[in-house]
Amino acid sequence: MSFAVELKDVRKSFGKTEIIRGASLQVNAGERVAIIGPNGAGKSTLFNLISGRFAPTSGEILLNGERIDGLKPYEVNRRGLARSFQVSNLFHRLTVFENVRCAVLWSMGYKYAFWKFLADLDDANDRADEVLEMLKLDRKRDTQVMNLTYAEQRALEIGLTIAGGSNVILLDEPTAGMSKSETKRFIQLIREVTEGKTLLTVEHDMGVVFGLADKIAVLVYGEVIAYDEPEAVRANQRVQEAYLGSVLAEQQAAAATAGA
Ligand SMILES: Nc1ncnc2c1ncn2[C@@H]1O[C@H](COP(=O)(O)OP(=O)(O)OP(=O)(O)O)[C@@H](O)[C@H]1O
Repeated sequence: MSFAVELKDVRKSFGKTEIIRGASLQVNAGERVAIIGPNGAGKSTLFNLISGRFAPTSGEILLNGERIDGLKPYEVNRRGLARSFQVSNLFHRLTVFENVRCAVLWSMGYKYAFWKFLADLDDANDRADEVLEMLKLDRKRDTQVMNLTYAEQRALEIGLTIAGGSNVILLDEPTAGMSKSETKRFIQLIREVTEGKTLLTVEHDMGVVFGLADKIAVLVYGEVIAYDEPEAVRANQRVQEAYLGSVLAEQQAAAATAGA
């Protein structure tokens, strides 16, 4: 059986600088994987490669066993991979419902064929309402996005990402900027709305990583130096030395200061 996502010796250079240096990864369908690593390790670049924003310099990227490297982002999306929208990509003057419906129509491949649009509109409306219910944003259905709280906007981002029914979801720091209690609720929400799907997330917050991930991939200088279940990664000496030791100490110190 093929993997939901597979990277085979992927490399990416910008000019003469190699940023991704032979990364390999195998993600089973339905797994939640967090990609962690120091600043500049190449996590965003890796997401950009998987989602089609960049083509790798060499190596292969497969989605459900089929090569997707070199495809354009919308082509990768059509094959069932959705990457998180950013708050800045929301239509702030449109309502919550209208934003989700746009994402649904986009995923249906709606182009400017009016007859097709009308035929699809009922389905799109139903799906948009279904997504809002999952996100617990149905109360805010007719609110303009600019009037949502930050946490609600981030929830909507997730909604747009899952709206099209993709089975592989990429989320970029989904809880960034949230308070501790919002983060906790949000992890639960992400768990619920991605149930049964394959999830890849880039994350700096170790609380989120250890609360959400089935597996953790540690990226250091463009290489996956460890890929395993959370406890095994936490105990990995190389990971401790290269990254996790200092990060956990920092985050524990910050938590102690906040609690003091
Ligand atoms: N389009 C680009 N052109 C040139 N260099 C780039 C480009 N994109 C990223 N880089 C470089 O690649 C390196 C890795 O960047 P990337 O953003 O992928 O790291 P990251 O692990 O996501 O970092 P952070 O945790 O700080 O977000 C950096 O040195 C960055 O300057």
